[in-house]
Amino acid sequence: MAIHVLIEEDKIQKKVREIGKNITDYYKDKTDEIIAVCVLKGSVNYFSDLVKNIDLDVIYNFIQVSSYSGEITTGVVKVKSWLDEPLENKHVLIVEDIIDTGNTLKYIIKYLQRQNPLSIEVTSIVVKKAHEHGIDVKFPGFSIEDKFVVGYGLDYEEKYRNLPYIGYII
Ligand SMILES: O=P(O)(O)OC[C@H]1O[C@H](OP(=O)(O)OP(=O)(O)O)[C@H](O)[C@@H]1O
Ligand SMILES: Nc1nc2[nH]cnc2c(=O)[nH]1
Repeated sequence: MAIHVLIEEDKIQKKVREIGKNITDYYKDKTDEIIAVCVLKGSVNYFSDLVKNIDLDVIYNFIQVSSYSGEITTGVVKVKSWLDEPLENKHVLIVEDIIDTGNTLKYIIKYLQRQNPLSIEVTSIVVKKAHEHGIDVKFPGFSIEDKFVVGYGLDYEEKYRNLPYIGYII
């Protein structure tokens, strides 16, 4: 299978540096520590690049949820693992690789809110334009058309996550 490159590696890295700076500027008057929640598996590449560009104390937390089978959402968010520490009185940043229908994030936000964090914000390196999900993505990366993309953490049947760029299968 061939991959058409949609967003090159250097563009991604430049964007990640910009987002890291925006995140630092946004929080620096509010707190010197944030809890960054990496949504596995897809966000692992973005998460590990992003945290290096945030000039605050970043406490790592990981959750694993999934809802896709191939290119199709099942509509059911399965939780494979969840947080290992309380969020009460913490500023929480959810780090996603992609927002498509918004189902995954809505689910995560609903359950994180129950732990009474001081705030919850969202960053995602890719946001699809197609859906009116109504989620406020405070730190967005690239806005893309409604195509199924792979690379930079994003998979098709568990493959292509390790590509350094984002593209689609042709
Ligand atoms: O906005 P949505 O339509 O809910 O889609 C977005 C979600 O889909 C992908 O996860 P997936 O279920 O494929 O699991 P993975 O991260 O392990 O690949 C991606 O990582 C997001 O979490
Ligand atoms: N790999 C991948 N996962 C997704 N989950 C929701 N949308 C997408 C997409 O376009 N690509």
